[in-house]
Amino acid sequence: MQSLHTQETDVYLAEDLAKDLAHLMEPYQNEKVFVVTDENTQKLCFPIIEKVPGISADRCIVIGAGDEHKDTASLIRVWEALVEGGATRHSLLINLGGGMPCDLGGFAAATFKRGIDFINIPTTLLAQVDASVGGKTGINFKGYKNEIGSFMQAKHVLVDISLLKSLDEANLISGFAEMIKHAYLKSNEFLDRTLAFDIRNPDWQELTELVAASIIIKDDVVTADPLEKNIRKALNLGHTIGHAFESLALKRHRPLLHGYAVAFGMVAELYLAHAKLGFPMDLVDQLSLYTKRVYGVFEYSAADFDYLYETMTHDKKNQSGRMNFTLLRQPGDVAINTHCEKDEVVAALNYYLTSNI
Ligand SMILES: NC(=O)c1ccc[n+]([C@@H]2O[C@H](COP(=O)([O-])OP(=O)(O)OC[C@H]3O[C@@H](n4cnc5c(N)ncnc54)[C@H](O)[C@@H]3O)[C@@H](O)[C@H]2O)c1
Ligand SMILES: O=C(O)C(=O)C[C@@H](O)[C@H](O)[C@H](O)COP(=O)(O)O
Ligand SMILES: [Zn+2]
Repeated sequence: MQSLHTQETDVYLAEDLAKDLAHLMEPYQNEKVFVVTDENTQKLCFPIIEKVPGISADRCIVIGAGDEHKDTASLIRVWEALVEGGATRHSLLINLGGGMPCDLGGFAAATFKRGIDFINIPTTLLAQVDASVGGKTGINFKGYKNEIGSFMQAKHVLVDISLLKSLDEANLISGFAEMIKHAYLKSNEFLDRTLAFDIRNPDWQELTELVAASIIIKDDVVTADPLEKNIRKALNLGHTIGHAFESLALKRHRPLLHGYAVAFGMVAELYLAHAKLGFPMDLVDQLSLYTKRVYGVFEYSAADFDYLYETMTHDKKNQSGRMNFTLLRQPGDVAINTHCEKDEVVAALNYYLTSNI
């Protein structure tokens, strides 16, 4: 396996997943090891690691697939399996799945006996470049995204690009949105390279290089501010509005993939960046056209504005009653804690609507 020499989170690119995992599990050879999967990754991914010494199907905890299962019921299921399986503070939990099992399993590990070690083996593009790195764990609650959770770094993250070969196109495209987000934080040059990449017909060697670069961009930010007191808010670009879109979709019982919500949210928030900070309007329109082509359109109306805005008031970046956005002056020049009033947010929601007619 190849270390990415990340700092806050220890991330490796796997060369032989089972062999590399066995190496990372050596310190736990006398301890019980549990695996969290969802229904799909149990079938598709668990067989790859099942024969690793210390892994047992009896200690594979399966939760429902999809964000609607990132909830207290799934969390209790994991806690109960750890208790009934005789887990101790020295046990190991392995999260084998996308961002949802990584977030939920990570939170279960962070809270069981006040914290046990966990290893993330991300199986979606979104989890490989974002969710498995940085230590944000948690669940959705009362319709709000990641309302309950904690910061706890995975002991290790093992990224195996070949796991993406079974991922459907929609989820590959979803994960690419977080890579686009990281590119906006990096530079014009890296943004141009990322937007030029054809995620619907990927060159796997280049995708591997872009994944590694994306992970390092995120880890650099997390290393500077692990608990999101300031600059880590940069990683939340597109998420104030994106999470509101995600909550609206969940409320409609038509869940929106996280990356799609972030892509749509970035269009609206780059409009805010233009209005507030002079971010170039031609770059706003560029992303609007790109997302329409690759992600489609998120449908809502002015009748949804109050619900969307109320959801945004729960965003964790807000402080002292002020709604704080992460915006950009230019690609690579981030402006965190930019306060926006309701009428400015409504103008951004209107821009998204009218730009997609
Ligand atoms: N903690 C963080 O820093 C962070 C960052 C970004 C997103 N997130 C969270 O991550 C979640 C989204 O993650 P996601 O997009 O990976 O969703 P997900 O974990 O729900 O996976 C998406 C779908 O792909 C399936 N799947 C997973 N791996 C597969 C594979 N290898 N082959 C075939 N199918 C596979 C899953 O079963 C699921 O149906 C959201 O809850 C979001 O809030 C967290
Ligand atoms: O790691 C971070 O910090 C992020 O903001 C990464 C986001 O892509 C991710 O969706 C995160 O879960 C959002 O965090 P939240 O604090 O807005 O719930
Ligand atoms: Zn995200």
